[in-house]
Amino acid sequence: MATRVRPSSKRCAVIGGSGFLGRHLVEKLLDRGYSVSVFDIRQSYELPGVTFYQGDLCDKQALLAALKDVSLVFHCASPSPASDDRALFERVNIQGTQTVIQSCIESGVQRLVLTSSASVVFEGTDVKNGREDLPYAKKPIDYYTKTKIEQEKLVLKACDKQKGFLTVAIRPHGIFGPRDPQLVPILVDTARRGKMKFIIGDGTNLVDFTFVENVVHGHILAAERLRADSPICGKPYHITNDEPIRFWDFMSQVLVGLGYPPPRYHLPYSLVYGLALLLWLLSVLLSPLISFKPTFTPMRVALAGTHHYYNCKRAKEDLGYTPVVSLKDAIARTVESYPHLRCEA
Ligand SMILES: NC(=O)C1=CN([C@@H]2O[C@H](COP(=O)(O)OP(=O)(O)OC[C@H]3O[C@@H](n4cnc5c(N)ncnc54)[C@H](O)[C@@H]3O)[C@@H](O)[C@H]2O)C=CC1
Ligand SMILES: CC(C)=CCC[C@@H](C)[C@H]1CC[C@H]2C3=C(CC[C@]12C)[C@@]1(C)CCC(=O)C[C@@H]1CC3
Repeated sequence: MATRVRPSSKRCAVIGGSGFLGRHLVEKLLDRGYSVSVFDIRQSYELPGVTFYQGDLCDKQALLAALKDVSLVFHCASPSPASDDRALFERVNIQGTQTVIQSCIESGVQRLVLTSSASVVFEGTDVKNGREDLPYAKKPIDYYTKTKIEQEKLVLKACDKQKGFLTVAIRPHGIFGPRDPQLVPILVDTARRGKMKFIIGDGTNLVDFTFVENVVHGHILAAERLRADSPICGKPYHITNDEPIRFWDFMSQVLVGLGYPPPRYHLPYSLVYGLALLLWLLSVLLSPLISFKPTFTPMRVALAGTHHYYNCKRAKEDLGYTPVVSLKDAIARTVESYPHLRCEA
């Protein structure tokens, strides 16, 4: 009878490893002595010690090739929320995640760590100090969130101690840091177009922004603690900087750090939300004739004008998590990393 060789526990794969979070995760895993395979639809860099597999995670055969002899998988691939493409979210985040799970099981992978999102409980209204036991959003605010909910449910349900397949989900919130293609670039683009003059609401809403290295730290702790006898199997964990900050203070600190003026004038929340809803409706109705993507989507306005911060006590207790970089240092390092986005005037 052929004996199955147990893959080394230091051999892992990062699905979505070409992305913002994925690449930071790959770099830290290499530092910690892991050998890493990256599976992604695109290859965005080269690094010694990393083997790239280019393919779509919905393609099982392509995935099986990348997961050979791998014992630990991180799944942090997703279409960008900005793509706003319902069919794509459903195909990649739901069907694709099912394919990831099946491929892991067939390949003998023992541990799967999913990058979920704290937004799975966010419905566009205040979440203050939210814990993991909050129910999933019944009316998710967009298709990205709707499919992130289904994705998390699939991964957590697949956890099976008997079969030796263990899963856990990390729920970060508002990831930022060097090389982020979203937060700082969107902010600067909005400022350069002269649209960063207004604060939506009274400006006191608290939000979690999480430095990418803290998110990576949470993922690695979860992977290394994921054993059949640990309490973390099949559970979600909030990972934040544990320093909620006023949304508009955070935006202002980044803007000022890059040489742009901070927003000053207030607009009522309900007015801006209503306008964003109208714009979104127009963009849907007119989509057969013209294609335009509004900057002010209802989701973005809700993110900018409500409280949404999360409690990460469970991660502290079960994973031994504490943030490794403070918010102050994280903002300074982020600002420094975007010299090309500084205000030239
Ligand atoms: N950026 C943020 O603030 C937050 C992100 N997340 C989650 O973190 C994860 C990583 O996000 P980011 O690094 O910000 O995004 P990203 O867009 O930089 O990285 C995602 C990667 O997935 C890859 N990908 C997309 N579709 C694929 C497919 N069909 N097959 C193979 N690869 C595919 C992309 O090519 C990309 O490299 C995502 O799951 C996202 O939902 C959760 C909370 C907050
Ligand atoms: C905390 C969290 C989940 C952050 C996610 C990142 C993005 C959703 C934000 C990054 C830049 C933000 C931004 C706005 C909304 C939320 C972001 C896209 C605005 C469009 C909100 C309305 C404005 O006045 C302009 C803002 C530009 C930056």
